[in-house]
Amino acid sequence: MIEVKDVSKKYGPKVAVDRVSFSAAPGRVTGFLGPNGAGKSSTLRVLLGIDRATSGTALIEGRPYTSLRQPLRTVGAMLDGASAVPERRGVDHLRWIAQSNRIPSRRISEVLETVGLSEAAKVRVGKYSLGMKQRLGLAAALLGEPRILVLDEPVNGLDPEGIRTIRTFLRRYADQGNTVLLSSHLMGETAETVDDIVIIDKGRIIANGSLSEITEGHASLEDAFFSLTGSQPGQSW
Ligand SMILES: Nc1ncnc2c1ncn2[C@@H]1O[C@H](COP(=O)(O)OP(=O)(O)OP(=O)(O)O)[C@@H](O)[C@H]1O
Repeated sequence: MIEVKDVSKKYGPKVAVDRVSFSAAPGRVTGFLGPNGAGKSSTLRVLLGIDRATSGTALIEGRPYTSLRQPLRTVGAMLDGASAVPERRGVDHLRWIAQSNRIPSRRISEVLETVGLSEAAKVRVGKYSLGMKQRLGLAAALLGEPRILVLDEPVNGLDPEGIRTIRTFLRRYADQGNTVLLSSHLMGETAETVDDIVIIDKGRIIANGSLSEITEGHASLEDAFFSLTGSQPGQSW
């Protein structure tokens, strides 16, 4: 369970996140949607203890990230793709994370298999395609067998097959009772993946509910968004 309560984040005078509250429940894929610059990454960075909130609390299984006893076994996160050193081989990137978090090394081959990178395990990350880097990021997030996944733009830059692989994986992961929170600015894609939706615009939550609640009375999620924000297609997406 993820609970974000009244979180605000300011960068100097700039209010990036303004009293944001929402939750993401077990067994469901929750989409955190908004245009570029809406405040998605800032919110996720607070949730994952990378940045401190100006006010409010963000809890994972009832605790702030920084007080989780075994963070990687509780929540797997992917921000900015794999962010691995290009000279390092994929398998070594995962080994380094596993060792520094006391995760058994058998998990390395398991997660490589899960994301379809077994054969490319010994290739240097600098030679990976964007899709392979995204998969490596997902593999790293899965190492600790977490009950919660937080993914920032996981399908950004992927081809349709890559998108389908990730989508199918996340669906199955949630169906096993896990919590999945993913951010995206791609509405059409997200609508096909998620159960629940939280829409953020200019730092504020403007809609929060199940996919069917949000899209009711609209032709599509995209249509619902433009109607909620009063913006026009092509303005910011
Ligand atoms: N370190 C920072 N210093 C100053 N302003 C920042 C910083 N990080 C983000 N911002 C600003 O805060 C706002 C929210 O940015 P954020 O990256 O959270 O949005 P986002 O929804 O994740 O968008 P994107 O999809 O483009 O990453 C933007 O106006 C951005 O310019």
